[in-house]
Amino acid sequence: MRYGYFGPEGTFTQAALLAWRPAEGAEHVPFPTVDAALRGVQSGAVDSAMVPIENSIEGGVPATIDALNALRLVIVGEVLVPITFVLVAPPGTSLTDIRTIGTHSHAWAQVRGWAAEHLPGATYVPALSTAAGPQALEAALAAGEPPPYDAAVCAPVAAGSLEVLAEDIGDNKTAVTRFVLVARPGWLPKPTGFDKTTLVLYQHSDRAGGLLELLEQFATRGINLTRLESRPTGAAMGSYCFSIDLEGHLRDERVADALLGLRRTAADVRFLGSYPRADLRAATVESAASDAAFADAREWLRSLG
Ligand SMILES: O=C(O)C(=O)C[C@]1(C(=O)O)C=C[C@@H](O)C=C1
Repeated sequence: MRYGYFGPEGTFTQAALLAWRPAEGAEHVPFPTVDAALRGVQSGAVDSAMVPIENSIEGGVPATIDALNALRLVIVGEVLVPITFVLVAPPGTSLTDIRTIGTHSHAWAQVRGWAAEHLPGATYVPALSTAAGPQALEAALAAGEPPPYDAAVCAPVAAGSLEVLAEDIGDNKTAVTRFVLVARPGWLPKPTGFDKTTLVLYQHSDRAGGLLELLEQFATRGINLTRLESRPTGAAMGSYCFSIDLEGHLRDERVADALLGLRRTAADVRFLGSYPRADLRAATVESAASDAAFADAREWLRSLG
């Protein structure tokens, strides 16, 4: 088994893959971007890949949400990782020396309050990932070249030979990122009772009540949504699709029935996987939306003649 991940070593995504506990002997393959990791899955270079999809502070990760849909891949599992950031710099640097800070855009969004308070003059320089930031600093030091920035923000494990100047600098100490393991279609994890399903819905046209009509398919079947985001389709200005996570599995009667309803009413329905949720929280299902209630209704209909 070959597992890809958004690397290099030391990213929060690698921490998520380790928390997933791949079987002994499995290969772990780092990719420099989310897109490259997902393309690696599509081409068969790896069997699956771990990528970030949602942060409790900064929200959805568009690179993942859009590429999953465009490449027609499926989510087969999820992992939650608490996020803690440190500020690192070449040994001997003091806070007053820092004018530029390199890190991933999602990480910067989570520490900018701290930076505004403690390093008001410093500006942000984008890096490919939180681990790429300190690695570029170390590489410049080793080569005797000017560093791309004065300091980096990363996970504590990514500090390497750099000095940790400040710990736990996240603006929100309870920040959590949700990561998903992604595979090619055809891999459907078994229902567990605590599952999630990810869909992308397209409307026929932009009109009053269009989104409401789609959402009614879930409401009338007692399905709770856990994430809803609109993303541009790219077709024209103002053209959006809806990326949705819901409680339940494709094999649950209420979810299957909602998909049938959506297939009739939406312009397109993309199924992006059913998978056990990381917090193991079971879906709340009213008795009228249970598998038994659907089976009973079908039996009753059949009995009518
Ligand atoms: O750069 C990393 O370490 C990542 O794994 C990416 C990522 C993200 O895209 O959200 C993951 C967790 C943190 O919220 C910041 C960055």
